[in-house]
Amino acid sequence: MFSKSALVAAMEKKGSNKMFSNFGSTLASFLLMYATISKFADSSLVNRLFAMIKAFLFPQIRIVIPAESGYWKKNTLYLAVETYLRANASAKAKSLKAIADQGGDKFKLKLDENESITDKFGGAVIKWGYYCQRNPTSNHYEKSEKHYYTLNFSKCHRDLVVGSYLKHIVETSHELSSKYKQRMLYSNSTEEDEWTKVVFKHPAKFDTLAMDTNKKNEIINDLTCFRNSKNYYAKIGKTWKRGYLLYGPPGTGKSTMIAAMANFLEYDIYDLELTAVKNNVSLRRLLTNTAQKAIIVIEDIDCSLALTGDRESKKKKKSKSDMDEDKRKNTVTLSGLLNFIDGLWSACGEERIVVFTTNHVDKLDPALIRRGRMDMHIELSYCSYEAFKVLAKNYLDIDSHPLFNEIGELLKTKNITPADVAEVLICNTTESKVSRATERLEELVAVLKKDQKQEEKDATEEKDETEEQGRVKSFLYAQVRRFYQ
Ligand SMILES: Nc1ncnc2c1ncn2[C@@H]1O[C@H](COP(=O)(O)OP(=O)(O)OP(=O)(O)O)[C@@H](O)[C@H]1O
Ligand SMILES: [Mg+2]
Repeated sequence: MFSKSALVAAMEKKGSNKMFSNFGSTLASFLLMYATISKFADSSLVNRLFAMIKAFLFPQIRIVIPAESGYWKKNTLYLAVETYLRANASAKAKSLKAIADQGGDKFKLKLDENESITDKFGGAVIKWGYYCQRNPTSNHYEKSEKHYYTLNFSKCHRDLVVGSYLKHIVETSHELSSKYKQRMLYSNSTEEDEWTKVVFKHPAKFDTLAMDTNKKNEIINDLTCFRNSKNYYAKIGKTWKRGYLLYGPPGTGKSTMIAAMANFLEYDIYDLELTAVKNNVSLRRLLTNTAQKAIIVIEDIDCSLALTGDRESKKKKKSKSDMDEDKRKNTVTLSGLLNFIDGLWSACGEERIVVFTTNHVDKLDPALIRRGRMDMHIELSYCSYEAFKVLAKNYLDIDSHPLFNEIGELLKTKNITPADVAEVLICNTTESKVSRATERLEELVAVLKKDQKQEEKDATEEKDETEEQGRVKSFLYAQVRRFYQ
Protein backbone atom coordinates (compact mmCIF):
# COMPACT_ATOMS: atom_id res chain seq x y z
CA MET A 1 0.00 0.00 0.00
CA PHE A 2 2.78 2.46 0.93
CA SER A 3 6.22 2.48 -0.65
CA LYS A 4 8.80 3.15 2.07
CA SER A 5 11.38 4.59 -0.31
CA ALA A 6 8.85 6.94 -1.90
CA LEU A 7 7.69 8.25 1.49
CA VAL A 8 11.22 8.66 2.80
CA ALA A 9 12.23 10.41 -0.39
CA ALA A 10 9.28 12.76 -0.14
CA MET A 11 10.00 13.54 3.49
CA GLU A 12 13.66 14.09 2.90
CA LYS A 13 13.01 16.28 -0.09
CA LYS A 14 10.78 18.58 1.97
CA GLY A 15 13.26 19.20 4.73
CA SER A 16 16.97 19.19 4.43
CA ASN A 17 17.23 19.14 8.17
CA LYS A 18 18.45 15.83 9.55
CA MET A 19 15.97 15.67 12.38
CA PHE A 20 13.06 16.03 10.03
CA SER A 21 14.36 13.33 7.74
CA ASN A 22 14.65 10.98 10.73
CA PHE A 23 11.07 11.75 11.67
CA GLY A 24 9.95 11.16 8.07
CA SER A 25 11.76 7.89 8.03
CA THR A 26 10.13 6.77 11.32
CA LEU A 27 6.68 7.70 10.09
CA ALA A 28 7.20 5.93 6.77
CA SER A 29 8.45 2.78 8.51
CA PHE A 30 5.48 2.90 10.82
CA LEU A 31 2.99 3.15 7.99
CA LEU A 32 4.69 0.45 5.99
CA MET A 33 4.72 -1.88 8.99
CA TYR A 34 1.06 -1.22 9.57
CA ALA A 35 0.16 -1.96 5.94
CA THR A 36 2.15 -5.18 5.90
CA ILE A 37 1.10 -6.65 9.25
CA SER A 38 -2.58 -5.81 8.86
CA LYS A 39 -2.66 -8.07 5.78
CA PHE A 40 -1.79 -11.13 7.85
CA ALA A 41 -2.94 -10.60 11.44
CA ASP A 42 -6.28 -10.14 13.24
CA SER A 43 -7.29 -6.58 12.32
CA SER A 44 -8.73 -5.49 15.74
CA LEU A 45 -5.59 -6.63 17.51
CA VAL A 46 -3.42 -4.90 14.96
CA ASN A 47 -5.46 -1.73 15.26
CA ARG A 48 -5.03 -1.68 19.03
CA LEU A 49 -1.35 -2.36 18.76
CA PHE A 50 -0.82 0.39 16.23
CA ALA A 51 -2.96 2.80 18.22
CA MET A 52 -0.56 2.21 21.11
CA ILE A 53 2.48 2.72 18.93
CA LYS A 54 0.92 5.84 17.42
CA ALA A 55 0.14 7.21 20.88
CA PHE A 56 3.75 6.54 21.86
CA LEU A 57 5.25 8.18 18.78
CA PHE A 58 2.80 11.08 18.54
CA PRO A 59 1.30 11.59 22.03
CA GLN A 60 -2.01 13.41 22.09
CA ILE A 61 -3.97 15.13 24.80
CA ARG A 62 -7.74 15.06 24.99
CA ILE A 63 -9.79 17.58 26.93
CA VAL A 64 -13.49 17.03 27.54
CA ILE A 65 -15.70 20.07 28.03
CA PRO A 66 -19.09 18.97 29.44
CA ALA A 67 -22.24 21.09 29.18
CA GLU A 68 -22.70 21.03 32.94
CA SER A 69 -20.11 21.76 35.54
CA GLY A 70 -21.75 19.78 38.32
CA TYR A 71 -24.96 20.40 40.23
CA TRP A 72 -26.85 21.10 36.99
CA LYS A 73 -24.89 24.27 36.57
CA LYS A 74 -24.12 25.25 32.99
CA ASN A 75 -20.42 25.15 32.17
CA THR A 76 -19.61 28.63 30.90
CA LEU A 77 -16.61 27.28 28.96
CA TYR A 78 -18.97 24.92 27.10
CA LEU A 79 -21.17 27.89 26.18
CA ALA A 80 -18.11 29.84 25.04
CA VAL A 81 -16.97 26.89 22.87
CA GLU A 82 -20.44 26.65 21.38
CA THR A 83 -20.37 30.32 20.38
CA TYR A 84 -16.78 30.11 19.14
CA LEU A 85 -17.36 26.99 17.05
CA ARG A 86 -20.58 28.37 15.66
CA ALA A 87 -18.50 30.98 13.84
CA ASN A 88 -16.04 28.32 12.59
CA ALA A 89 -18.25 25.30 12.17
CA SER A 90 -20.39 26.50 9.28
CA ALA A 91 -17.30 26.98 7.13
CA LYS A 92 -15.50 23.78 8.07
CA ALA A 93 -17.91 21.02 9.13
CA LYS A 94 -19.58 18.57 6.81
CA SER A 95 -22.54 17.83 9.04
CA LEU A 96 -24.36 20.66 10.82
CA LYS A 97 -27.52 21.30 12.78
CA ALA A 98 -29.58 24.40 11.92
CA ILE A 99 -31.54 25.96 14.78
CA ALA A 100 -33.95 28.87 14.29
CA ASP A 101 -33.32 31.67 16.74
CA GLN A 102 -36.16 32.76 18.99
CA GLY A 103 -37.09 35.72 16.81
CA GLY A 104 -37.64 33.26 13.97
CA ASP A 105 -36.00 35.45 11.33
CA LYS A 106 -32.44 34.13 11.75
CA PHE A 107 -30.89 30.74 12.37
CA LYS A 108 -27.75 29.36 13.97
CA LEU A 109 -25.56 26.58 12.65
CA LYS A 110 -24.11 24.16 15.14
CA LEU A 111 -21.84 21.11 14.84
CA ASP A 112 -23.88 17.96 14.40
CA GLU A 113 -23.48 15.07 16.85
CA ASN A 114 -20.29 13.00 16.38
CA GLU A 115 -19.01 15.58 13.91
CA SER A 116 -15.53 17.03 14.16
CA ILE A 117 -13.64 19.98 12.75
CA THR A 118 -10.07 21.17 12.90
CA ASP A 119 -8.87 24.54 14.12
CA LYS A 120 -5.35 26.01 14.05
CA PHE A 121 -3.77 28.23 16.66
CA GLY A 122 -0.14 29.37 16.94
CA GLY A 123 1.17 26.32 15.08
CA ALA A 124 -1.03 23.82 16.95
CA VAL A 125 -3.67 21.80 15.18
CA ILE A 126 -6.73 21.26 17.38
CA LYS A 127 -9.40 18.73 16.54
CA TRP A 128 -12.84 19.50 17.96
CA GLY A 129 -15.64 16.98 18.32
CA TYR A 130 -19.20 17.25 19.57
CA TYR A 131 -20.86 14.27 21.29
CA CYS A 132 -23.86 13.27 23.33
CA GLN A 133 -23.98 10.44 25.88
CA ARG A 134 -27.45 9.03 26.60
CA ASN A 135 -28.53 7.37 29.81
CA PRO A 136 -32.10 6.00 29.64
CA THR A 137 -32.09 5.02 33.33
CA SER A 138 -31.41 8.53 34.59
CA ASN A 139 -33.39 9.92 37.49
CA HIS A 140 -34.56 13.38 38.46
CA TYR A 141 -31.12 14.35 39.71
CA GLU A 142 -29.30 13.08 36.68
CA LYS A 143 -29.84 14.19 33.14
CA SER A 144 -30.71 11.62 30.51
CA GLU A 145 -28.47 13.31 27.96
CA LYS A 146 -24.97 14.61 28.56
CA HIS A 147 -23.58 16.83 25.86
CA TYR A 148 -19.91 17.58 25.59
CA TYR A 149 -17.15 18.86 23.32
CA THR A 150 -13.74 17.27 23.06
CA LEU A 151 -10.52 18.79 21.84
CA ASN A 152 -7.51 16.72 20.81
CA PHE A 153 -4.07 18.12 20.20
CA SER A 154 -0.44 17.13 20.28
CA LYS A 155 1.10 16.85 23.74
CA CYS A 156 3.85 19.26 22.75
CA HIS A 157 1.23 22.03 22.44
CA ARG A 158 -0.21 21.50 25.88
CA ASP A 159 0.91 24.86 27.33
CA LEU A 160 -0.18 26.75 24.25
CA VAL A 161 -3.67 25.21 24.23
CA VAL A 162 -4.33 25.29 27.96
CA GLY A 163 -2.63 28.63 28.54
CA SER A 164 -3.63 30.67 25.50
CA TYR A 165 -6.03 28.86 23.19
CA LEU A 166 -8.83 28.34 25.75
CA LYS A 167 -8.50 31.98 26.82
CA HIS A 168 -8.66 32.98 23.15
CA ILE A 169 -11.92 31.00 22.83
CA VAL A 170 -13.51 32.71 25.83
CA GLU A 171 -12.48 36.18 24.63
CA THR A 172 -13.64 35.55 21.06
CA SER A 173 -16.95 34.17 22.29
CA HIS A 174 -17.50 37.31 24.41
CA GLU A 175 -16.85 39.49 21.37
CA LEU A 176 -19.18 37.39 19.23
CA SER A 177 -21.90 37.34 21.90
CA SER A 178 -21.89 41.09 22.39
CA LYS A 179 -21.95 41.58 18.60
CA TYR A 180 -24.94 39.33 18.05
CA LYS A 181 -26.42 39.63 21.53
CA GLN A 182 -30.16 39.57 21.83
CA ARG A 183 -31.72 40.21 25.16
CA MET A 184 -33.42 37.10 26.52
CA LEU A 185 -36.40 36.48 28.73
CA TYR A 186 -36.07 33.25 30.72
CA SER A 187 -38.91 31.56 32.55
CA ASN A 188 -39.27 28.37 34.59
CA SER A 189 -41.97 25.70 34.46
CA THR A 190 -43.21 22.97 36.78
CA GLU A 191 -41.85 20.08 34.72
CA GLU A 192 -38.12 20.70 35.01
CA ASP A 193 -35.81 22.86 37.07
CA GLU A 194 -34.63 24.50 33.90
CA TRP A 195 -35.07 27.83 32.23
CA THR A 196 -36.68 28.17 28.84
CA LYS A 197 -35.90 31.30 26.91
CA VAL A 198 -37.39 33.59 24.31
CA VAL A 199 -35.96 36.72 22.72
CA PHE A 200 -36.97 39.73 24.79
CA LYS A 201 -38.13 42.58 22.58
CA HIS A 202 -40.04 44.87 24.93
CA PRO A 203 -39.93 48.48 23.74
CA ALA A 204 -40.19 50.05 27.23
CA LYS A 205 -37.67 52.77 28.01
CA PHE A 206 -37.27 55.10 30.95
CA ASP A 207 -38.10 57.95 28.54
CA THR A 208 -41.55 56.52 27.93
CA LEU A 209 -42.19 55.51 31.53
CA ALA A 210 -44.81 57.78 33.07
CA MET A 211 -43.70 58.79 36.55
CA ASP A 212 -42.23 61.60 38.58
CA THR A 213 -39.05 62.84 36.85
CA ASN A 214 -36.95 63.14 40.02
CA LYS A 215 -37.85 59.64 41.08
CA LYS A 216 -37.09 58.33 37.61
CA ASN A 217 -33.67 60.03 37.60
CA GLU A 218 -32.93 58.65 41.03
CA ILE A 219 -33.58 55.11 39.75
CA ILE A 220 -31.52 55.65 36.60
CA ASN A 221 -28.60 56.96 38.69
CA ASP A 222 -28.87 54.04 41.07
CA LEU A 223 -28.77 51.53 38.20
CA THR A 224 -25.86 53.31 36.51
CA CYS A 225 -23.95 53.40 39.78
CA PHE A 226 -24.61 49.68 40.33
CA ARG A 227 -23.41 48.77 36.83
CA ASN A 228 -20.12 50.60 37.32
CA SER A 229 -19.40 49.39 40.84
CA LYS A 230 -17.65 46.08 40.34
CA ASN A 231 -14.50 47.22 42.14
CA TYR A 232 -16.41 48.95 44.89
CA TYR A 233 -18.38 45.81 45.76
CA ALA A 234 -15.16 43.78 45.74
CA LYS A 235 -13.53 46.35 48.05
CA ILE A 236 -16.30 46.31 50.62
CA GLY A 237 -16.59 42.50 50.44
CA LYS A 238 -20.19 42.39 49.23
CA THR A 239 -21.68 40.34 46.42
CA TRP A 240 -22.24 42.53 43.37
CA LYS A 241 -26.04 42.51 43.40
CA ARG A 242 -28.87 44.89 44.17
CA GLY A 243 -32.50 44.43 45.14
CA TYR A 244 -35.47 46.56 44.11
CA LEU A 245 -38.97 46.32 45.49
CA LEU A 246 -41.62 47.76 43.17
CA TYR A 247 -44.99 48.24 44.78
CA GLY A 248 -48.24 49.92 43.89
CA PRO A 249 -51.76 49.26 42.58
CA PRO A 250 -52.31 47.18 39.41
CA GLY A 251 -51.61 49.05 36.19
CA THR A 252 -49.15 51.58 37.57
CA GLY A 253 -46.16 50.35 35.54
CA LYS A 254 -44.25 47.85 37.71
CA SER A 255 -43.74 45.30 34.93
CA THR A 256 -43.09 48.10 32.44
CA MET A 257 -40.36 49.43 34.71
CA ILE A 258 -38.65 46.02 34.83
CA ALA A 259 -38.60 45.98 31.02
CA ALA A 260 -37.19 49.52 31.00
CA MET A 261 -34.48 48.48 33.50
CA ALA A 262 -33.49 45.49 31.35
CA ASN A 263 -33.32 47.62 28.21
CA PHE A 264 -31.36 50.32 30.00
CA LEU A 265 -28.77 47.96 31.50
CA GLU A 266 -28.86 45.54 28.55
CA TYR A 267 -29.42 42.65 30.96
CA ASP A 268 -31.42 39.46 30.44
CA ILE A 269 -34.53 38.85 32.52
CA TYR A 270 -35.18 35.69 34.53
CA ASP A 271 -38.88 35.69 35.37
CA LEU A 272 -39.07 33.31 38.31
CA GLU A 273 -42.52 31.79 38.85
CA LEU A 274 -42.18 30.70 42.46
CA THR A 275 -45.41 28.69 42.46
CA ALA A 276 -43.83 26.42 39.81
CA VAL A 277 -40.74 25.71 41.93
CA LYS A 278 -40.97 22.41 43.78
CA ASN A 279 -38.73 23.07 46.77
CA ASN A 280 -35.66 24.91 48.01
CA VAL A 281 -33.34 22.51 46.16
CA SER A 282 -35.08 23.29 42.88
CA LEU A 283 -34.94 27.00 43.67
CA ARG A 284 -31.20 26.79 44.27
CA ARG A 285 -30.71 24.85 41.07
CA LEU A 286 -32.61 27.43 39.05
CA LEU A 287 -30.90 30.39 40.62
CA THR A 288 -27.38 28.99 40.31
CA ASN A 289 -28.13 28.68 36.61
CA THR A 290 -28.74 32.36 36.04
CA ALA A 291 -26.05 34.18 34.14
CA GLN A 292 -24.29 37.40 34.99
CA LYS A 293 -25.87 40.68 33.86
CA ALA A 294 -29.31 39.45 34.79
CA ILE A 295 -32.46 40.75 36.41
CA ILE A 296 -34.18 38.06 38.46
CA VAL A 297 -37.83 38.95 38.83
CA ILE A 298 -40.44 37.57 41.20
CA GLU A 299 -43.76 39.22 40.34
CA ASP A 300 -46.60 39.47 42.85
CA ILE A 301 -44.43 38.06 45.60
CA ASP A 302 -47.30 38.30 48.10
CA CYS A 303 -49.38 35.87 46.01
CA SER A 304 -46.52 33.57 45.05
CA LEU A 305 -46.15 31.66 48.28
CA ALA A 306 -46.96 31.70 51.94
CA LEU A 307 -43.90 33.84 52.46
CA THR A 308 -45.35 35.88 55.25
CA GLY A 309 -45.12 35.03 58.91
CA ASP A 310 -42.58 35.02 61.64
CA ARG A 311 -39.66 32.76 60.83
CA GLU A 312 -38.31 32.73 64.34
CA SER A 313 -41.44 31.42 66.01
CA LYS A 314 -41.82 28.89 63.21
CA LYS A 315 -38.27 27.69 63.82
CA LYS A 316 -38.80 27.30 67.54
CA LYS A 317 -41.98 25.36 67.11
CA LYS A 318 -40.60 22.98 64.52
CA SER A 319 -40.34 19.38 65.69
CA LYS A 320 -38.85 16.54 63.65
CA SER A 321 -42.24 15.42 62.43
CA ASP A 322 -42.96 18.97 61.30
CA MET A 323 -39.74 18.96 59.36
CA ASP A 324 -40.60 15.66 57.71
CA GLU A 325 -43.93 17.13 56.85
CA ASP A 326 -42.17 20.09 55.23
CA LYS A 327 -39.99 17.76 53.22
CA ARG A 328 -43.01 15.84 52.10
CA LYS A 329 -44.80 18.99 51.09
CA ASN A 330 -41.80 20.01 49.02
CA THR A 331 -42.26 23.70 49.24
CA VAL A 332 -40.12 26.74 48.82
CA THR A 333 -39.72 28.45 52.16
CA LEU A 334 -39.04 32.03 53.07
CA SER A 335 -35.65 31.11 54.48
CA GLY A 336 -34.85 29.24 51.23
CA LEU A 337 -35.53 32.40 49.31
CA LEU A 338 -33.69 34.68 51.73
CA ASN A 339 -30.70 32.38 51.65
CA PHE A 340 -30.43 32.98 47.98
CA ILE A 341 -30.99 36.69 48.13
CA ASP A 342 -28.27 37.41 50.63
CA GLY A 343 -27.20 34.17 52.30
CA LEU A 344 -24.20 32.15 51.21
CA TRP A 345 -25.85 31.16 47.95
CA SER A 346 -26.09 34.78 46.87
CA ALA A 347 -22.37 34.62 46.12
CA CYS A 348 -23.00 32.17 43.24
CA GLY A 349 -22.98 34.82 40.55
CA GLU A 350 -22.50 38.52 40.30
CA GLU A 351 -23.81 41.61 38.54
CA ARG A 352 -27.34 40.58 39.26
CA ILE A 353 -30.42 42.52 40.16
CA VAL A 354 -33.32 41.03 42.09
CA VAL A 355 -36.74 42.65 41.65
CA PHE A 356 -39.89 41.85 43.63
CA THR A 357 -43.22 43.34 42.68
CA THR A 358 -46.35 43.49 44.80
CA ASN A 359 -49.72 45.21 44.97
CA HIS A 360 -49.77 44.78 48.76
CA VAL A 361 -46.50 45.82 50.32
CA ASP A 362 -48.04 45.70 53.82
CA LYS A 363 -48.64 41.94 53.48
CA LEU A 364 -44.97 41.04 53.09
CA ASP A 365 -42.73 39.68 55.80
CA PRO A 366 -40.48 42.61 56.87
CA ALA A 367 -37.48 40.23 56.69
CA LEU A 368 -38.03 39.82 52.98
CA ILE A 369 -37.94 43.49 52.13
CA ARG A 370 -35.68 44.99 54.75
CA ARG A 371 -33.09 47.48 53.44
CA GLY A 372 -30.02 45.58 52.38
CA ARG A 373 -32.13 42.85 50.86
CA MET A 374 -34.35 45.11 48.83
CA ASP A 375 -32.01 48.10 48.63
CA MET A 376 -34.49 50.43 46.98
CA HIS A 377 -38.23 50.54 47.59
CA ILE A 378 -40.00 52.16 44.64
CA GLU A 379 -43.63 53.10 44.82
CA LEU A 380 -45.49 53.28 41.53
CA SER A 381 -48.66 55.17 42.00
CA TYR A 382 -51.69 56.68 40.32
CA CYS A 383 -51.26 58.96 37.33
CA SER A 384 -49.92 62.42 38.21
CA TYR A 385 -49.97 65.39 35.83
CA GLU A 386 -46.30 64.84 35.07
CA ALA A 387 -46.92 61.16 34.28
CA PHE A 388 -49.90 62.12 32.12
CA LYS A 389 -47.69 64.43 30.02
CA VAL A 390 -45.32 61.51 29.31
CA LEU A 391 -48.27 59.35 28.23
CA ALA A 392 -49.64 62.15 26.01
CA LYS A 393 -46.23 62.36 24.36
CA ASN A 394 -46.04 58.56 23.96
CA TYR A 395 -49.51 58.02 22.61
CA LEU A 396 -50.43 61.30 20.89
CA ASP A 397 -47.02 62.78 20.23
CA ILE A 398 -47.92 66.14 21.78
CA ASP A 399 -46.20 68.25 24.45
CA SER A 400 -49.04 70.68 25.09
CA HIS A 401 -52.72 71.20 24.42
CA PRO A 402 -55.41 73.62 25.70
CA LEU A 403 -57.01 70.70 27.60
CA PHE A 404 -53.85 69.93 29.58
CA ASN A 405 -54.66 72.37 32.42
CA GLU A 406 -58.13 70.96 32.96
CA ILE A 407 -56.79 67.40 32.94
CA GLY A 408 -54.09 68.45 35.42
CA GLU A 409 -56.74 69.80 37.82
CA LEU A 410 -58.91 66.69 37.45
CA LEU A 411 -55.95 64.39 38.10
CA LYS A 412 -55.33 66.11 41.45
CA THR A 413 -58.66 64.83 42.70
CA LYS A 414 -58.73 61.52 40.89
CA ASN A 415 -57.04 58.16 41.38
CA ILE A 416 -56.61 56.77 37.89
CA THR A 417 -53.81 54.43 36.90
CA PRO A 418 -51.42 55.17 34.02
CA ALA A 419 -52.76 51.95 32.42
CA ASP A 420 -56.30 53.39 32.41
CA VAL A 421 -55.11 56.74 31.03
CA ALA A 422 -53.12 54.89 28.35
CA GLU A 423 -56.22 52.90 27.45
CA VAL A 424 -58.13 56.13 26.73
CA LEU A 425 -55.28 57.80 24.84
CA ILE A 426 -54.38 54.88 22.62
CA CYS A 427 -55.76 55.34 19.15
CA ASN A 428 -54.38 54.21 15.87
CA THR A 429 -56.34 55.92 13.13
CA THR A 430 -55.46 57.71 9.93
CA GLU A 431 -57.10 60.95 11.14
CA SER A 432 -54.96 64.05 11.41
CA LYS A 433 -52.78 64.23 14.52
CA VAL A 434 -54.48 67.34 15.93
CA SER A 435 -58.07 66.17 15.69
CA ARG A 436 -57.07 62.76 17.00
CA ALA A 437 -55.32 64.29 20.02
CA THR A 438 -58.25 66.61 20.80
CA GLU A 439 -60.72 63.77 20.55
CA ARG A 440 -58.69 61.53 22.88
CA LEU A 441 -58.11 64.27 25.44
CA GLU A 442 -61.82 65.19 25.45
CA GLU A 443 -62.55 61.54 26.06
CA LEU A 444 -60.10 61.52 28.96
CA VAL A 445 -61.75 64.62 30.47
CA ALA A 446 -65.12 62.88 30.15
CA VAL A 447 -63.78 59.71 31.84
CA LEU A 448 -62.27 61.73 34.69
CA LYS A 449 -65.48 63.76 35.17
CA LYS A 450 -67.69 60.71 34.87
CA ASP A 451 -65.73 58.95 37.53
CA GLN A 452 -65.82 62.08 39.63
CA LYS A 453 -69.63 62.26 39.29
CA GLN A 454 -69.90 58.57 40.10
CA GLU A 455 -67.78 59.08 43.21
CA GLU A 456 -69.93 62.02 44.30
CA LYS A 457 -73.05 59.91 43.71
CA ASP A 458 -71.60 57.01 45.69
CA ALA A 459 -70.63 59.37 48.54
CA THR A 460 -74.17 60.86 48.65
CA GLU A 461 -75.73 57.39 48.63
CA GLU A 462 -73.43 56.28 51.42
CA LYS A 463 -74.31 59.39 53.46
CA ASP A 464 -78.06 58.82 52.91
CA GLU A 465 -77.70 55.20 53.95
CA THR A 466 -75.85 56.13 57.18
CA GLU A 467 -78.47 58.76 58.01
CA GLU A 468 -81.27 56.25 57.41
CA GLN A 469 -79.54 53.68 59.64
CA GLY A 470 -79.18 56.38 62.33
CA ARG A 471 -82.88 57.22 62.11
CA VAL A 472 -83.86 53.53 62.43
CA LYS A 473 -81.54 53.10 65.43
CA SER A 474 -82.95 56.13 67.34
CA PHE A 475 -86.51 54.95 66.62
CA LEU A 476 -85.71 51.49 68.04
CA TYR A 477 -84.01 52.94 71.15
CA ALA A 478 -87.04 55.16 71.71
CA GLN A 479 -89.34 52.14 71.46
CA VAL A 480 -87.22 50.08 73.89
CA ARG A 481 -87.04 53.00 76.38
CA ARG A 482 -90.83 53.43 76.22
CA PHE A 483 -91.32 49.66 76.83
CA TYR A 484 -89.28 49.70 80.08
CA GLN A 485 -90.83 52.92 81.43
N1 LIG B 1 -46.02 54.25 34.50
C1 LIG B 1 -46.35 53.85 33.27
N2 LIG B 1 -45.74 54.39 32.21
C2 LIG B 1 -46.07 54.01 30.97
N3 LIG B 1 -47.00 53.10 30.70
C3 LIG B 1 -47.64 52.54 31.72
C4 LIG B 1 -47.34 52.88 33.06
N4 LIG B 1 -48.13 52.17 33.87
C5 LIG B 1 -48.87 51.40 33.10
N5 LIG B 1 -48.60 51.61 31.80
C6 LIG B 1 -49.27 50.96 30.67
O1 LIG B 1 -50.21 50.06 31.21
C7 LIG B 1 -49.93 48.70 30.89
C8 LIG B 1 -49.95 47.88 32.16
O2 LIG B 1 -48.87 48.27 32.98
P1 LIG B 1 -47.99 47.24 33.83
O3 LIG B 1 -48.24 45.86 33.36
O4 LIG B 1 -46.58 47.71 33.81
O5 LIG B 1 -48.64 47.45 35.26
P2 LIG B 1 -48.29 46.69 36.61
O6 LIG B 1 -48.07 47.74 37.65
O7 LIG B 1 -47.23 45.71 36.40
O8 LIG B 1 -49.69 45.98 36.92
P3 LIG B 1 -49.93 44.64 37.78
O9 LIG B 1 -49.76 45.00 39.21
O10 LIG B 1 -51.35 44.30 37.45
O11 LIG B 1 -48.97 43.62 37.31
C9 LIG B 1 -48.56 48.71 30.24
O12 LIG B 1 -48.53 47.88 29.13
C10 LIG B 1 -48.33 50.14 29.83
O13 LIG B 1 -48.75 50.31 28.50
MG1 LIG C 1 -47.19 43.59 36.43
